[in-house]
Amino acid sequence: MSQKQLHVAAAVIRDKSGHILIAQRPKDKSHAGLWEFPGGKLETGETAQQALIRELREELGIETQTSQPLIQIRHNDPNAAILLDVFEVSAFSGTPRGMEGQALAWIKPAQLVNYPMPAANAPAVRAARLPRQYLITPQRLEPEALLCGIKQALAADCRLLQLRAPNLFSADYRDLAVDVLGLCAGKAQLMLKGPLEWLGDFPAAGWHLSAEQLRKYAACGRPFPESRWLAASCHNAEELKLAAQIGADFVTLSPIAPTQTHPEAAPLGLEAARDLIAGFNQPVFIQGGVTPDDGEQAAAIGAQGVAGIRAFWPSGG
Ligand SMILES: Nc1nc2c([nH]c(=O)n2[C@H]2C[C@H](O)[C@@H](COP(=O)(O)OP(=O)(O)OP(=O)(O)O)O2)c(=O)[nH]1
Ligand SMILES: [Mg+2]
Repeated sequence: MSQKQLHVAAAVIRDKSGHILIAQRPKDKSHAGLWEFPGGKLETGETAQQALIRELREELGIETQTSQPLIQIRHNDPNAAILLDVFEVSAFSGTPRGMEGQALAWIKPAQLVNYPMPAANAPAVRAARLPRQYLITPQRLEPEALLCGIKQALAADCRLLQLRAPNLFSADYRDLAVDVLGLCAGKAQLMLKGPLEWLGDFPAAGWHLSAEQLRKYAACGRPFPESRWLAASCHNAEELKLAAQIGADFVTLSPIAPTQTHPEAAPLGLEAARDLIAGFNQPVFIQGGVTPDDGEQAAAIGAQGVAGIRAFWPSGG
């Protein structure tokens, strides 16, 4: 028997305080008792977005007003090959109710990991917990200027930050990392970049692997548990494959367009980026020649959002 192909639309619905709505799958359905993002299978002739609107009306009694693509996940279940098409719903009318008797819960994004979900959902949970922008610190700034810019960025609601300072000596970078971790506490997730030997010294930080580190360590698998964020810099299909192998939670994909800092690197362009993202199951930030204004375009090609240095830095880097 050939395997069933299921295309499913599901919603990460956020309220004004940033809580996310999840539902418990009823007893009579597959994956009974597990929690899910509300949604369901596309009907013949429907687009994913049309199915989303219909499902949220049927299952929750709400009218969707604003939805944006968040992530597409391809997952092979024992019974079906699923394409889970996840959207973010930030505006709706009505009050969600369990129209099919299902239990509902509004939870903080960080609590998502405490609710058992179908295996296909893991990348969607990561996507729901991540913001749409990833700020990377500019090169050649002294620690004082970096701290000043980081404070401004945090005040402007930066929630994901990579401390990249290749100009600093190791000891200076490590001192700075301690200070930046203090600034970020309770506000933003800090990603550090450096030798894996330092991992144990910064347990509160995530780690961003260079493509070179990815090549070196991919075969060893994930260097630390799921409780810490692991990211990697990717530039092509081969590196994305290594990122999947090492178990990266998210990646940057670059360069999308020509940049001032790397004029020699051949840009991917949006079309090629779209194809690469379609073949990768975790959140992708597009980087290189993109600006904070390109968020919608990023979502349209399946990316989580945009990452960058100069165009994202408060004082222009
Ligand atoms: N809605 C939803 N479905 C998910 C998620 N994760 C996941 O693996 N799935 C799978 C479970 C099911 O195989 C399929 C969705 O099926 P469904 O039972 O919700 O479909 P439906 O709402 O159209 O319900 P029905 O009319 O078939 O009863 O996708 C998720 O987060 N949300
Ligand atoms: Mg459903």
